[in-house]
Amino acid sequence: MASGLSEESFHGLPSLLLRLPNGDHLRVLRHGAHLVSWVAGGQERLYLSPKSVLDGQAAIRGGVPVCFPQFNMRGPLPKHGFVRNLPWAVEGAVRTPADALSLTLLLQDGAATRAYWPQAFEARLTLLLRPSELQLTLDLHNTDTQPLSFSGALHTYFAVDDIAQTQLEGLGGQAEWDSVRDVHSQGAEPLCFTEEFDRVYQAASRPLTLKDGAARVTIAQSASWGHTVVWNPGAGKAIPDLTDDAYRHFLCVEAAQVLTPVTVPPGGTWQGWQRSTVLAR
Ligand SMILES: O=P(O)(O)OC[C@H]1O[C@H](O)[C@H](O)[C@@H](O)[C@@H]1O
Repeated sequence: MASGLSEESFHGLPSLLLRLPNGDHLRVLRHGAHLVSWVAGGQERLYLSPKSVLDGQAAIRGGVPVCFPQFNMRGPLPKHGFVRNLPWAVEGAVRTPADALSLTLLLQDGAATRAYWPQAFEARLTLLLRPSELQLTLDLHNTDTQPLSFSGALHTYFAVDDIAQTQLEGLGGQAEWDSVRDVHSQGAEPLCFTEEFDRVYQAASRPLTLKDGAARVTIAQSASWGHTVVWNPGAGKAIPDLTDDAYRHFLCVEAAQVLTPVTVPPGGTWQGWQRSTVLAR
């Protein structure tokens, strides 16, 4: 095992830890290839609900769910697809130059995936940890003789101190679909969060900036994702695995493909990433 990588149980679930010499670290579960923690600069950057069900079956609330091959309820599959609920294999870890560590998890089609979806495929999630930076890359390989069509997301729950003081910059002027009101419009600059917020944006070509009080995180995504989803449930929305005031402490900013599917030809590949960088104060 590469130095900086260790295995540990997390609430009874197998997890892997990557740790850099500067103390930055992450923890990913084999269940769903679900990233549940990213600590940079001594601070947890992801929100994980203390009410999350960690039984190795249910979807986990917080961290980074991998939504594939369906976003939300936009198709016949379970909400956000099924890969977030299946065990992934560990394919390998490497220490790359420049003091970075990377780890790849793999999910191949089999009886568990065919229970939902007939498609043959390989999905890989690579977590690349650098000082102050995390990149998640989803690689798909269509190993089938049929085209593979999907929607999905890297559904990142960024931890924030106070959603009322949080702003997201960089989606101003982008085509916006407000799915709460079913209204099409253009993104404001900056986005602010005072009530339930669930909107799909045409992806911007430049990184976004998440402002949480004095803290700044830039969020970039590959051009292969067509959309960015921004979600916060707001006050008063009962979600069983969130406490009543949990909405104050996260903002989901998701590299996503929502309004139109991506189609990968037989034998073809697709790659999409999201990169988050903590800026020095
Ligand atoms: O509760 P989940 O299945 O994890 O979905 C959580 C949320 O994901 C996305 O952000 C969607 O835009 C929301 O409409 C949805 O509520």
